[in-house]
Amino acid sequence: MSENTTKQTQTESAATDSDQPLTTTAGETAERTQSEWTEYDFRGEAKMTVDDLDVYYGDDHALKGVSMEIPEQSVTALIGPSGCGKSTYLRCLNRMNDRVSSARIDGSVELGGQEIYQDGVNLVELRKRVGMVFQSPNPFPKSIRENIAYGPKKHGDLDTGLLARLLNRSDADERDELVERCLRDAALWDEVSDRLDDNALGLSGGQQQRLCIARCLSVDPEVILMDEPASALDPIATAKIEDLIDDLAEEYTVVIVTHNMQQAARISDQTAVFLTGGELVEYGDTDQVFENPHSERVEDYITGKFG
Ligand SMILES: Nc1ncnc2c1ncn2[C@@H]1O[C@H](COP(=O)(O)OP(=O)(O)OP(=O)(O)O)[C@@H](O)[C@H]1O
Repeated sequence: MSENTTKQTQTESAATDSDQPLTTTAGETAERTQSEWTEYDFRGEAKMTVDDLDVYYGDDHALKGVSMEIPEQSVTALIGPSGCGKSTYLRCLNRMNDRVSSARIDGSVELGGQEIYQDGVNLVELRKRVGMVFQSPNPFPKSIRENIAYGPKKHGDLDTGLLARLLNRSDADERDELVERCLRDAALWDEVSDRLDDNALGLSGGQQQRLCIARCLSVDPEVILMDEPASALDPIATAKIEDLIDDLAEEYTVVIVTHNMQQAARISDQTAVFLTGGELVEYGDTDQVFENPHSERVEDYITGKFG
C-alpha cells in the first residue's frame, strides 16, 4: 500500500461518529487492537458499519468483537472454515438472529448511519431494506408472477386500487411492469416471459434462485445478503448467478457468504476472512487478501493448509 493509502483499522471503525459521513479519514493509523488486522482502504462510503459485534448462542460465543465497514455498491465476500460464524454474521445484518431464542447480540450495526439494534426498529421495514437470498432456492408455491408481486402487494408498495385508477393505470399494469423489471434485473425475463403464470416450482434450480433474487429486488432493497446462493447449483447456473451478482453491485450493496474461495476471488471487491472461534482475522481488498494476506493463519487457510 502507498503511504497515502487510507488506513482503516477496527479501532477507527469503532470510533466512527454516526453524525459524520461514514467515510474513512486519509492518513491516519490508529493502534491496532488485533495484531493480524488488515489496513483497508475501500472505495466509496460505508453502507453498513458493524462495531464490536458479539453473538452468543447460549454459552457458545459464536462471534467475537467483529467490527467492519461494508462499502456501498460493491460485493463483500465472507469466507472461512465451517462453523466460524459467517452465516451468524450475515444474519446479524438484518436481525434474522432475533428469531433464534438462544441468541444474544451485543454491539452495534448501522445501516446508512442508523442503528438497527435500537428499540423501535421496524423489522419488516429493515428486512425490506436489507433483503436476503438463501442457500436453497425457496420460491413460494405460486406462479412466477405472484412470487414477484407478493412482497410489494403485502407492503402496499404497488399503486393498486383507487390510486392506480387516479393515475389512469390498472392494477394489472402496475403489477406487470414491476414483474418485468425485476425479472429483467435478475436476468430471468428472457427465459420465463412466456410462462409467467406457471408455478415457480417448475423452474430449474438456477432459475428458481434467480427468481428468489428477483423477488428480493421487488421490494427495492438497499443491501442484498446472500448465504451461499450458488452452492446447490451446477457450474452453468452458478456462472449466471455470479454474473448477476456483478451486475447487481452497480446498484446494490451485496454481502455474500461462500465456501468457494475461487468464487469469492472472482466476484468480490473486498473479502473478510473469519477463522474458527468466530474471529474476523482479515478484511481487505480481495486481490490483496488472496495474493498477499497479512495474516499467516489466513495464508494457511487460503492455501489449503487447514480448513
Ligand atoms: N441457531 C443456532 N443455535 C445454536 N448455535 C448455533 C446456531 N446457529 C449457529 N450456531 C453455532 O454458531 C457457530 C457459527 O455457526 P455459523 O452457522 O454462523 O457458521 P458458518 O461459518 O456459517 O458455518 P458453515 O460454513 O458450516 O455454514 C457454530 O458453532 C454453530 O454451531
